[in-house]
Amino acid sequence: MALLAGRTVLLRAGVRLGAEAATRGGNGARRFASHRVLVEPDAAAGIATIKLKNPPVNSLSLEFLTELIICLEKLENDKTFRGIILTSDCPGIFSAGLDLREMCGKNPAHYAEYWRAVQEIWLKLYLSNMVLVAAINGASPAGGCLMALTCDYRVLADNPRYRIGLNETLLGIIAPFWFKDNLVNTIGHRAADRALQLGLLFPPTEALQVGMVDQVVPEDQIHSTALSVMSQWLAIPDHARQLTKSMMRKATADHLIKQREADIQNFVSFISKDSIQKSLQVYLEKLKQKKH
Ligand SMILES: CCCCCCCC/C=C\C/C=C/C(=O)SCCNC(=O)CCNC(=O)[C@H](O)C(C)(C)COP(=O)(O)OP(=O)(O)OC[C@H]1O[C@@H](n2cnc3c(N)ncnc32)[C@H](O)[C@@H]1OP(=O)(O)O
Repeated sequence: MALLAGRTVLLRAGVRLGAEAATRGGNGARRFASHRVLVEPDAAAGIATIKLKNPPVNSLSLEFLTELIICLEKLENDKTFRGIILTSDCPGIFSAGLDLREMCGKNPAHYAEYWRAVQEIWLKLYLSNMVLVAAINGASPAGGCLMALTCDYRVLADNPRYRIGLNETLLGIIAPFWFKDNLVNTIGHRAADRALQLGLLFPPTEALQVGMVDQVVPEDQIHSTALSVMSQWLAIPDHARQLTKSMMRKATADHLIKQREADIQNFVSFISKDSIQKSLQVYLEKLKQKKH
């Protein structure tokens, strides 16, 4: 049974187990898919490709996060797989980040439940024993960028519209300390300081320059590049790589784990403020009006 902080996520988030499909792929590997998380297993290679499919923009709603958490738990416990490629099934968008509708006009209990799920996905991805390669095939702001930052390697498709970064300040909110820690660990303190304060969204060339991504490739080569990176990482003995990964990441993860409940309370009181609600509503409204 999948647990989220000691509770049954299936019940809390109203996700029905029946929504999942479990079949066998051509190579005999178990293929499982939920509504919004597609898993393409390659058992022979020990790799599963996770495709995010929550159209139109892969915003991270509570239900979507819950499905993703369950999927990661299953893969982590399945010895067939040693690596995950994380990518998107939504054309042009990796993920629009946290779902703004989960943070607007709801009650404190909902905000707390949502934030616990956001913490959980970050911890699951950041501390995964598997090799995680992000094949970023679209725009990747805020929470979308964070998911990519948890991975061991990031490949970004070369398209100037595919900008990536933690743009929270542009919404009138702030990146939580653990988003910041993850970014600092990736691009260094000075670059993170500037990027976070200005809410910078980097196009591919700049993202590569600043170290936000490890490689930029033509869009049609993104999956093959991710596969070849993966085989390089999988050539390292698991125990040595996993212990090294843990040594590099444990302190950052522990920082959140030790303050998890306080972080939830901080989020709830911050997001419940009238001024923050107003900023988020204005931002959402601007997004909607962009089309007209
Ligand atoms: C004291 C300390 C306490 C600490 C407290 C910390 C608090 C910090 C809290 C949270 C951190 C937040 C993290 C986040 O991730 S916030 C989300 C940030 N995301 C964005 O800014 C991206 C916004 N979206 C876009 O820029 C674009 O949509 C796009 C580039 C991703 C895609 O562009 P395009 O293809 O042109 O699509 P549309 O813009 O037309 O969008 C389609 C549709 O989707 C809706 N939508 C877009 N993004 C979101 C979203 N993040 N959540 C919900 N809905 C979204 C958009 O409104 C359109 O809707 P429609 O008009 O109804 O069709």
